[in-house]
Amino acid sequence: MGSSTAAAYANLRTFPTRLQSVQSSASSSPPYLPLIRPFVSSVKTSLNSTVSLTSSKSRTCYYRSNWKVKSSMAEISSERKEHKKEIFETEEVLSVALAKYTADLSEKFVKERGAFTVVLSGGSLIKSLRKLVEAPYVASIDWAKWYVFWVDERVVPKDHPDSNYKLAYDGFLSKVPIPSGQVYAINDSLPAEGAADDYETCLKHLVNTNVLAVSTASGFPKFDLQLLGMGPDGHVASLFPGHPLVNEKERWVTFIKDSPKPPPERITFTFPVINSSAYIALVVVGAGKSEVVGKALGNEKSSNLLPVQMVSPEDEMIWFLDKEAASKL
Ligand SMILES: O=C1O[C@H](COP(=O)(O)O)[C@@H](O)[C@H](O)[C@H]1O
Repeated sequence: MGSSTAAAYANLRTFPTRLQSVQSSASSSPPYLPLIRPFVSSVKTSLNSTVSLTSSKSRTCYYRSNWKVKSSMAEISSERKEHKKEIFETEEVLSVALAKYTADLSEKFVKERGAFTVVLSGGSLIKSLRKLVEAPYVASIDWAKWYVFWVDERVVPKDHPDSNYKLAYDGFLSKVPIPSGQVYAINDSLPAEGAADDYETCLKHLVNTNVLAVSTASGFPKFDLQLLGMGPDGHVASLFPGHPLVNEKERWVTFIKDSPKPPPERITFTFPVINSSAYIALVVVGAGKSEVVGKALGNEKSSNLLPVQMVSPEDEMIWFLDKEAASKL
């Protein structure tokens, strides 16, 4: 790692601060002022305008207290809804459409509630987000209203090549001016169980402070948009086919120590949290995933659903597929 990169990952941990509630409508003042002011630098965009960039600091979730939040045991409906499916000629065209979709939802939620809560996965998704950091979106999106989370994370240091945070930071977050206090990385100093508990407590705190909405149907947190990928085995987040974690009904965030895909130790959102989301974009590209896309979206009935077939958000789900990934449909 070069010295500038090493510096970028240094001092990633910030102390949790009391968050003000997010305004229910857009207002002239920011919904909350991070106590730790992000270090701001600037960069010329392709539009030749100047945007500010936050430093590499993220807010690390390491909350230990018992925040009072109604824990819901709500049963999640297993009924499968019809999901939209968009097939693009190339991954390049897909990435343009994904940027527009994300920017439109950002505008909608910022107008409606003064904030946009976005969940990222790791893997190939991050590359497909590259158009968001280009014109026109890099300048038009209200990045100050974004709150960023991870659907799953590997239990490794944030500067480790396997870290989903590092992947997102390098490919996306370092290029847009989201306040560093609104980027919720896991506490990488804890073992898997502790990191999952800590992330869940952090989410509960954000529900209590109205940063995160709650689903009235399920009682679980309702993120505005989850941007998910899918593995060639049909896994989403770190929820793998045949693993008992796919049936978790009560926890918001859980951990796995025997992930079939390395690294073995990870934390992950559970299905009740994934499916309480308002919108989900499921982004799948490449011929290597065509088999499982064919199975997941095909007509064959099976009692053993793949994890990807269990994804069903409250408002809308769209499959973003390139032609190769859709070739077996
Ligand atoms: O391990 C993981 O894999 C999935 C899929 O990754 P991809 O590179 O095949 O797209 C990813 O969505 C998840 O976040 C990650 O931890």
